[in-house]
Amino acid sequence: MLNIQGIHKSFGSLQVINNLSFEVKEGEFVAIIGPSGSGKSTLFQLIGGISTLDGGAILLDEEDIQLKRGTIGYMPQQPCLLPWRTILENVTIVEELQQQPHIEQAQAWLEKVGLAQFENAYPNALSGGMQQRVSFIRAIVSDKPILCLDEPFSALDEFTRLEMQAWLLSIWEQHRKSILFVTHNIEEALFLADRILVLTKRPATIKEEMIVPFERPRSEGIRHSAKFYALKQQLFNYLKEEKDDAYVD
Ligand SMILES: Nc1ncnc2c1ncn2[C@@H]1O[C@H](COP(=O)(O)OP(=O)(O)OP(=O)(O)O)[C@@H](O)[C@H]1O
Repeated sequence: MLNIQGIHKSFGSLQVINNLSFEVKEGEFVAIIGPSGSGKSTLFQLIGGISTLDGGAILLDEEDIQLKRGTIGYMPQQPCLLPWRTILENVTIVEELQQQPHIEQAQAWLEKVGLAQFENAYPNALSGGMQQRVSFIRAIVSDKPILCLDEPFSALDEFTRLEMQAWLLSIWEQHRKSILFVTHNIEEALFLADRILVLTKRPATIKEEMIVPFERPRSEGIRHSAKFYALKQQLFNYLKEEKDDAYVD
């Protein structure tokens, strides 16, 4: 479905991505982890068509989507809800920009995730976790073939973060949209993903790929299993090898 083929990106003399290739299959949940500054957000900007490639190609269903906007659903680190629009109006904004808002579908989603009574409220009436749910629903309702989630839970407190991970899984396991998920949190990647890609330090390329062996639907219990601890340690060691002493710019 999403096929990243040998892409390169530099900002002036700073080489950020070097010959990076991977794919995300239909219905797959892929997490990306890597050192700070290794180019994860840059990668999303390239996939989202708001930054130009220096080389390589990005294909979605075999179509080149370089510099093509609006082909992916995107959920940023902050919910980015417009404070002057109601929750329902925030959820439908992407489709509204494309002149085809599906109000009933948006309402059905808000109902499904227990936010129906807030559809006419404004974002400031909602907690951080609730705002992130709205942000995710907005990405789903935009009805794109793949969702790119850029550290969506990193600004939340630990308890809410764990709650949101379980919530995201319960929604995703029903619908299985392809997801590409960037996180700094090893445990989060292990709990959520089918496959984890570990990036090298900058310039980023794939250092390791881990197939996550836990069956679905996943329960909280796997976090306490010996296997989970062992894989967590393995990922930690990969990241440690890439630790930042190479960034001397
Ligand atoms: N528009 C830009 N112009 C110049 N340099 C940039 C630009 N965008 C990003 N960079 C640089 O590219 C490198 C990678 O940045 P990016 O934000 O993609 O990393 P990241 O892996 O997402 O970092 P973090 O994990 O800390 O969020 C950084 O050194 C950053 O300063």
